[in-house]
Amino acid sequence: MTQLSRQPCEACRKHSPTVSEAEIKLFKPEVPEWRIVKRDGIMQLERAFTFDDFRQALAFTNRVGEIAEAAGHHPALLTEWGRVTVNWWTHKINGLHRNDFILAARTDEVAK
Ligand SMILES: C[C@H](O)[C@H](O)[C@H]1CNC2=NC(N)=NC(=O)C2=N1
Repeated sequence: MTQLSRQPCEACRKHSPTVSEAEIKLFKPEVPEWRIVKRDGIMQLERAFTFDDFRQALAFTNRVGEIAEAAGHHPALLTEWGRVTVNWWTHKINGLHRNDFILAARTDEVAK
C-alpha cells in the first residue's frame, strides 16, 4: 500500500460506510500514536501533540488547518499552552472513514 498520507481523500457521502475492522487493521499501524476513541457516541482518531510553548502549539494548529482546508476535511482542534489535541472523524457519517486515517497521517507529517 502506498504511504497512507500520500493517498488521495475520496469523496465521502452521507451514506458512505464507516471503516471496516479489516480497514482499521490495515490503516491503524500507519498511525500508531493515534488512539481510536468514542466521543459523544462517535468513533474518532485522537492524538495529543506537545510543544515548548503556546506559540509553537498555535503554529502547529495552523499547519493542521492548512492541510484540512486543502483536503476539504476538518478536525476538532484543542489548542492549549504546550499541547494540541487533534480529533479526526467524518461528520457526514458520524464515524471513521479512510479519509480520517489519511488526514491523521498527514497531521503527523506537519508535526515534525
Ligand atoms: C460542505 C463541506 O465540504 C462538508 O461539510 C465537509 C467539510 N469538512 C468536513 N470535515 C469532516 N471531518 N467531516 C465532514 O463530513 C466534512 N464535510
